[in-house]
Amino acid sequence: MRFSANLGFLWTELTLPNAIRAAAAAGFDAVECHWPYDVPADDVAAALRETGLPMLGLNTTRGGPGENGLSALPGRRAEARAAIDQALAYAQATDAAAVHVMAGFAQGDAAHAAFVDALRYACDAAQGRVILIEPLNHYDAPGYFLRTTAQAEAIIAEVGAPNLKLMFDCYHVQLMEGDVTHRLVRLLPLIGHVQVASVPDRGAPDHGELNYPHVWEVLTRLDWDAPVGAEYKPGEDTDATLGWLRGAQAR
Ligand SMILES: O=C(O)C(=O)[C@@H](O)CO
Ligand SMILES: [Mg+2]
Repeated sequence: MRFSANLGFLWTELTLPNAIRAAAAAGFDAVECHWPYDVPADDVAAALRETGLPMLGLNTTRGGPGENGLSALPGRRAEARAAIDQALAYAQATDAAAVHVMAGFAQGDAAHAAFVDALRYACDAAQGRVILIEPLNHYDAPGYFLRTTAQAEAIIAEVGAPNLKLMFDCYHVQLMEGDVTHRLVRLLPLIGHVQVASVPDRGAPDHGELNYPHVWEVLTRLDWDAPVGAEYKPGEDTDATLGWLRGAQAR
């Protein structure tokens, strides 16, 4: 098993370049982030070169206060496209493999149409990069447009672009739908990235209602060899939470 440190949550007390260095020192195989836009892409690219870690992905901007993405918001097409352009430019500068296009808080047919339109735009503009969509759970993100893997599956089919993939975050899937490993198996051809955290507290993947050693076993059986995103909230000392990583890497 290989793992990617999600620097939106891990080592947040460090600057992003130093968090990349900390992830390398801790033995991660890759990094990913949330919203890196305040940090010059050149500084991030330099830390990636220095450590040899690839950047797997980043998110489109959340938008204004209280927003969580723009792409499914009716009437916000120009801003949604600008957010996609911004993310793709940052991805290009840091050679990030994927961009997660965030839908936002919206419901209904107009939101669905806006999201499909934005995703078609993103997939066309991506120039070989993967575009990800991620269902978020309704405890952390009440009112978020994309809530289930079934909804994501239908949208991926409707958009019909080969570079549109599902971000399968086991934490969100367990909270919304359960049956995580059956879904991993069935959805495998659609999955572009896997993320993990304990459920329900979103801590390290070593406790709670999901048995991650079993998830590692299933992913190994599925020949999943891309780094799995460690997207959990470690509290104050990320390094003190990494016992699970040693165990999983030893598999
Ligand atoms: O919350 C998550 O899960 C994520 O992957 C974020 O990037 C989006 O909110
Ligand atoms: Mg996630």
